[in-house]
Amino acid sequence: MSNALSQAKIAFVGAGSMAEAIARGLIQKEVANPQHVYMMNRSNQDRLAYLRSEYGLQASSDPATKDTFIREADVVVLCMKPKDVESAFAELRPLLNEGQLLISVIAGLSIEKAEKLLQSNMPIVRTMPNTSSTIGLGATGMSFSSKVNDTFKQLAIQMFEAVGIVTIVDEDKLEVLTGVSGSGPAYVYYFMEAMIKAGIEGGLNEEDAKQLTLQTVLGAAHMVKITKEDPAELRRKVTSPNGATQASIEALDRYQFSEAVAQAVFHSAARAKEMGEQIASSSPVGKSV
Ligand SMILES: NC(=O)C1=CN([C@@H]2O[C@H](COP(=O)(O)OP(=O)(O)OC[C@H]3O[C@@H](n4cnc5c(N)ncnc54)[C@H](O)[C@@H]3O)[C@@H](O)[C@H]2O)C=CC1
Ligand SMILES: O=C(O)[C@@H]1CCC=N1
Repeated sequence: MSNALSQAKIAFVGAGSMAEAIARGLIQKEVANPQHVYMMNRSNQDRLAYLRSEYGLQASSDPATKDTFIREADVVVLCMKPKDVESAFAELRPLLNEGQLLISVIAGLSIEKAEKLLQSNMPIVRTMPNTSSTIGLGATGMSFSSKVNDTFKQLAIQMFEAVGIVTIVDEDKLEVLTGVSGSGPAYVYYFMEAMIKAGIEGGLNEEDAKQLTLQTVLGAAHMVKITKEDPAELRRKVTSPNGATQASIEALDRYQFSEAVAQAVFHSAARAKEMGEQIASSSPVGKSV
């Protein structure tokens, strides 16, 4: 560990699945020093005890300790649900300063609204990661406020590259990116659920149906990555003229498979935008985090 990130104090506000996924990657890849990783939540002590023992990080829900974590941090990562943003931001506002970097993973929350809620021009990085960050195979979209300097940009990129790939986009693309890669793992799991169910209905035992589905999805994803061929071309190679796959693709087309996936992406994007808009831009006064 010899870079800026290893020296940085990183405070995660919210100790749920996204916070754990990112912290785990940073610590396991030795990109961050666990002693400098602080995690806090509202009240779940069992969760904090697990995080402390699993990763050797510091975790607390005690108000005074949380205030200290936030004030001392170089990087503050916002990992609460959109519904908790207004109260959390009211609590955070007096504790933050413009020398810190703020990173948000909150779906739909625009940089402009975050600045209004915090009444601050501190540097803000808006991100949209996904849960595959847990195993280092995440895909994170990222946009920067005008106040983010090159050092902070590199710091944020390095943080999320520790848990997968990073794609920098204009902020107005982050909602559709949410539809593709933020929610995307759920579509793949849903597809797998359906394939396993159909295999069982057709007579396979459950274990075989699961293993065959898993290896098929894994193999197909690796084929795209390793051969660098277009998915459409790889699909054509599976599809013998008038063969079994042609019959199945025609069935998918009859059930409007492509349209269904497109609608999934667009509905996720629309809901992310709506959740962001539902966060009021003036912050109530709250209790300590
Ligand atoms: N789960 C996912 O696949 C993804 C989630 N996100 C975003 O990540 C954020 C968090 O999602 P999850 O980790 O799934 O949620 P979660 O429900 O697992 O965790 C939320 C955490 O926030 C804490 N919290 C709430 N208010 C707080 C406050 N005022 N102070 C301190 N802690 C507070 C809760 O105690 C909890 O630990 C959301 O905004 C979501 O939009 C982004 C990309 C993917
Ligand atoms: O469902 C959600 O709202 C979050 C954003 C993308 C994945 N999970």
